[in-house]
Amino acid sequence: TQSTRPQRLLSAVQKNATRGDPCSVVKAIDQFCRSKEWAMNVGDEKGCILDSVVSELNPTTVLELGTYCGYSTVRIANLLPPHAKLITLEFNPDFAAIARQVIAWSGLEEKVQLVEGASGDLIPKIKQDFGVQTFDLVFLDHWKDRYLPDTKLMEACGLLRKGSILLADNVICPGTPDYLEYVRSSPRYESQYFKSHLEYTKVEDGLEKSVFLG
Ligand SMILES: Cc1ccc(Cc2cc(O)c(O)c(C(=O)NC/C=C/[C@H]3O[C@@H](n4cnc5c(N)ncnc54)[C@H](O)[C@@H]3O)c2)cc1
Ligand SMILES: [Mg+2]
Repeated sequence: TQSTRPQRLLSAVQKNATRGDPCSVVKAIDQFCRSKEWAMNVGDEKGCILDSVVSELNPTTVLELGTYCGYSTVRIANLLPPHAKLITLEFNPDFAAIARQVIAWSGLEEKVQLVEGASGDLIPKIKQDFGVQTFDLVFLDHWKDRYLPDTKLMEACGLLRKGSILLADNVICPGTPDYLEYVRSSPRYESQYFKSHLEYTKVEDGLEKSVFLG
C-alpha cells in the first residue's frame, strides 16, 4: 500500500536523525520538507521565533493544539526545564501515531503527553484529567477556524491566568481573521505580531503572541 506523507516524514527522521537528539530530529524534518515534500510544520524560520518565546518564558505548563507529526512538540519540549509538562492534542489517530514515534525518537517522551481527541472535547477535561490548573503557554496550530472558539473555551474553563501567553501560527496564511480580530481588540489581551514566512516558502505568514491580562 502507498505510504502517507507523515509516514515518509517519520522514515526520514529514523534514517537521518540521531536517537535522543532533538535538534537532529528537527533538522531532519526541515531537510525533508525543503528537499523532498512540503509539510505543514511550523518550520525553521517561524520555529526560531517559537524557540525565543519559549526560552524567554521558561514555561512549566504548555498546551499545544494540533500535534500533526510532532515537529513543534519536539521544538518546544527540547527547551522546557526539568519537570515541565507539554500536553499536545491531536484528533487524527494516524498523525498521533506518527507523532508519538517522532517524539520518542527525540527522547523527549518524559516531557510530552500526547492526548488523542478533539480540542473542543478535551479542553473542558484538562483540569480534572491531566492535573493542570493553568497554562503558562498555549501554541495554537490546529484547524484555523478552531483558534477563536478554543481560546474562548480555555478562558471559560479557567485554564488561562494573568500572564498566560497564546502563540498562534498561520495568522496570515492560511489566516485566522476572527481570532486575530479578537485578541487584537479585546482589552483582556496584549497582542504582538511576529512577521515571518509560511514554512519552507517565501509567502508571508507570521505568529501572533497574545498575553492574557486576566
Ligand atoms: C490555503 C493554504 C492551505 C494550506 C497552507 C499551509 C498550512 C500551513 C500551516 O502552518 C498550517 O498549520 C496549516 C493547517 O491547515 N494546519 C492545520 C493543522 C491541523 C493539525 O491539527 C489537527 N487538528 C485539527 N483540529 C483539531 C482539533 N480541533 N483538535 C485536535 N487536533 C486537531 C489535525 O489532525 C492536524 O494534525 C496549513 C497555507 C495556505
Ligand atoms: Mg501551522
